[in-house]
Amino acid sequence: MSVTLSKLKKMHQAKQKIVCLTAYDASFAHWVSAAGVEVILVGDSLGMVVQGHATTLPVTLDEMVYHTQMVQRGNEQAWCIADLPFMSDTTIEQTMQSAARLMKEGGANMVKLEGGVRVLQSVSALSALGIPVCGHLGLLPQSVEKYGYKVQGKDSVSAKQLVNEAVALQDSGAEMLVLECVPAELAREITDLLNIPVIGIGSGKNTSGQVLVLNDMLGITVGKSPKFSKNFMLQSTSIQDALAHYVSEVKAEIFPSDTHVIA
Ligand SMILES: Nc1nc(=O)c2c([nH]1)NC[C@@H]1CN(c3ccc(C(=O)N[C@@H](CCC(=O)O)C(=O)O)cc3)CN21
Ligand SMILES: CC(C)C(=O)C(=O)O
Ligand SMILES: [Mg+2]
Repeated sequence: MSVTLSKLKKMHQAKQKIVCLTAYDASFAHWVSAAGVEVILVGDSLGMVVQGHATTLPVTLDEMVYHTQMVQRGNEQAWCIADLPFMSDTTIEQTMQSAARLMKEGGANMVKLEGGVRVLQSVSALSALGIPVCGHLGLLPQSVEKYGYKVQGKDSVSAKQLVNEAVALQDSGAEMLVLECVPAELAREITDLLNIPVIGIGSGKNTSGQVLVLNDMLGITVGKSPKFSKNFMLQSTSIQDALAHYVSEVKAEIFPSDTHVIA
């Protein structure tokens, strides 16, 4: 039985933790799915951890389609989200065409796009077509050249703005939301306010679920992994064992602990 949007919404309502991981190819998608991970994200982070770029900006829509295809050949049960890459979502029309390719050619179940106010009309248009949309607020890696990698929503003005954007995304038809590097208390407030699942990364333990970059949790990221991540291989005897530990620690609210945050 494959994971559905209605199952994920029920888990959010029942406060059962949703486990999410990135994957970029068929073999890893197979083992991530076999571990019982509910959501696989084909993240544009592949530009950094697979392609070796310094940021996610060079990733193309063709490359996202290709990786989504590979992931969906290996994925047996997880809900699959594919990222719209940088500059593939600049107008409503372009966003529709890009999302169509990720769904039709890639076989994604849902598309994710970064931003708040900027993307509201596109979210409405996709939603009206029956395309499930995941929002992404907080640290926006596609805007790194402008803002850097920093915690967002630290002062009361930017916190209020984040809450407003989260509600606006939901009202525009978003069915899920990723919160990246947002203070834990703000992430809790947004999660409690929304009736769609909120998946956190570097945002504390009080979201509906957690996501990590697969390479970080397997300890194979070259150079520094973000401070909010955790290498599950250190307590494991195989990749499959590390995936099982990640699933059980998210479910039991052991991961993330208070140390898994960036300053
Ligand atoms: N390997 C990897 N893991 C990720 O979680 C990830 C990616 N890549 N690529 C896409 C985005 C970018 N993300 C990032 C990338 C870097 C930091 C980072 O460098 N954090 C520093 C503090 C930043 C600073 O102060 O300059 C840290 O201490 O963790 C955070 C999130 C999250 N995503
Ligand atoms: C870090 C997650 C949320 C992401 O967008 C990615 O992997 O590209
Ligand atoms: Mg991404």
